[in-house]
Amino acid sequence: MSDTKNVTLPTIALLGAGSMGRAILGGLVAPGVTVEGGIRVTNRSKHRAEELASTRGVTAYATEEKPDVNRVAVEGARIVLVAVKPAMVPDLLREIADSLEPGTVIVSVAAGVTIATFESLLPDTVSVVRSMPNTPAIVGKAVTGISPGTRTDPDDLALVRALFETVGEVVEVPESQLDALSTISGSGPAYVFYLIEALTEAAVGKGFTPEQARQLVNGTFLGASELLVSSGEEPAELRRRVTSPGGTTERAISVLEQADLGALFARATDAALARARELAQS
Ligand SMILES: NC(=O)C1=CN([C@@H]2O[C@H](COP(=O)(O)OP(=O)(O)OC[C@H]3O[C@@H](n4cnc5c(N)ncnc54)[C@H](OP(=O)(O)O)[C@@H]3O)[C@@H](O)[C@H]2O)C=CC1
Ligand SMILES: O=C(O)[C@@H]1CCC=N1
Repeated sequence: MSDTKNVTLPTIALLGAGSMGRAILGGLVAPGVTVEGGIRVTNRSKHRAEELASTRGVTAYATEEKPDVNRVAVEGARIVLVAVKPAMVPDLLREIADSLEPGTVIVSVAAGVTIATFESLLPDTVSVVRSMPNTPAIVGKAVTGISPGTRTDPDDLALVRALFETVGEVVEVPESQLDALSTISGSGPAYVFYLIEALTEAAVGKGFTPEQARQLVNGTFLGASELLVSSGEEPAELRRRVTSPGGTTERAISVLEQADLGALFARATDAALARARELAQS
């Protein structure tokens, strides 16, 4: 997990234990992190709730077993982490609004749902922080964007920063930039995995076994990432050092340049941004 340790956080309710909720939970139950008053987790399915209670040592509730568990979970919690699908957020907020203690910090990870939507559905005694983590949280390597709401004081924001630092790095941006951040680092792991899939397919197409292809491609991505971070060099310079003049890499890169990978990423991230704006309207 992340190197940031010896953190003490107040009581947390995590509503929604899917991919993202569980990734964050991993940081909260890691050694060195103390959650005073404990962690309450809610999920729809009973099966998942039982699994979390036994493997993560949290108090877990299932809505399919008892419909009012979100209200039960938020009572007395200082931090409420909302990690359900964006479309479910308004109903969930209406459900918990009357059970929140004054001073609670509501932390949203929901893509596209604005702070204004949260604040309009919640009492003005609570503060809202919007965030955008990513799934490398599972290995303590997340990059999480956070944005304060209109009622967020510096202590609230510091608390949310400490929470997300249990799973990686934190970047503070104004909310106006959070959807754009989401198209880069929120969705980014999917782009990287897609590139890995494509290069692995090319390797298999050249006669390597799937196992050999995995070793070649995964090792190359990991090695290149570590080289980038540890050298402190620009990626363009590191690329230049691989690309011998008149050599083989130069030919490959020229094919990628003809396809205009940069323009393709600009279009892909524009499409993600448009979708975030649709989610904000729905
Ligand atoms: N996945 C990612 O990389 C990222 C996701 N996000 C955001 O995280 C949020 C969750 O996404 P993700 O984890 O991918 O989605 P998932 O579908 O994996 O998780 C949603 C979870 O919410 C549970 N749930 C459904 N209804 C309720 C309810 N009434 N009360 C409590 N829990 C409920 C679901 O339970 P069950 O499975 O039993 O139906 C499920 O475990 C979204 O808002 C998304 O925008 C943000 C950043 C990155
Ligand atoms: O795809 C999504 O909507 C979420 C937000 C960023 C990553 N996953």
